[in-house]
Amino acid sequence: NLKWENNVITYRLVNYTPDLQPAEVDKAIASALGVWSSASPLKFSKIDSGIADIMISFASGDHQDPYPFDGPGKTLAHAYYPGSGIGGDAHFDEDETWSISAKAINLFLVAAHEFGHSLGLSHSSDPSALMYPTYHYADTANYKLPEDDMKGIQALYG
Ligand SMILES: CC(C)C[C@H](C(=O)NO)C(=O)N[C@@H](CC(N)=O)C(=O)NCc1cccc(N)c1
Ligand SMILES: [Zn+2]
Repeated sequence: NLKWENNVITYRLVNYTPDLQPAEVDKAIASALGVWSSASPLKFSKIDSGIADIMISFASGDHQDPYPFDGPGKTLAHAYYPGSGIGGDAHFDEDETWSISAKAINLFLVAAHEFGHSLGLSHSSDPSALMYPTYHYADTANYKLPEDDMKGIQALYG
């Protein structure tokens, strides 16, 4: 199965959404990665230049990969399973309004979902799972990774 072979994974914010302050984006992304590192032996290390395992960017419509975004709603973001090159990368649809609250689309929750894919998890059929295909707002203050997702990440990285 597709997984990262070493436990330290680098990430880089290639650009930022104008919907939030850069510090708010950094924090939401770091927290979303923290959801997974707290449930696995994985560690995430931020780099600010060069090529990271997980390259994070905001883009709208066609953005130089085979999966153009679709305007507001529907697809909110997508991410690639572990691997070289585009593997692990996460793209967020700039045509969404990104928030760090319950308004519009919560960046932390979507990022946490996307990073599940970046680590090798596919969608879950459990409606309470973070990896369930459709977005549903959940309290982000002290977010707890649902059981199904815990099992998933443990099965991969144990
Ligand atoms: C076929 C895929 C490219 C769909 C895409 C996705 O699953 N990305 O990971 C996506 O953006 N799905 C939407 C579906 C939707 N509009 O409800 C989504 O919100 N996925 C992210 C998400 C965020 C937080 C929680 C959950 N469960 C799902
Ligand atoms: Zn997904």
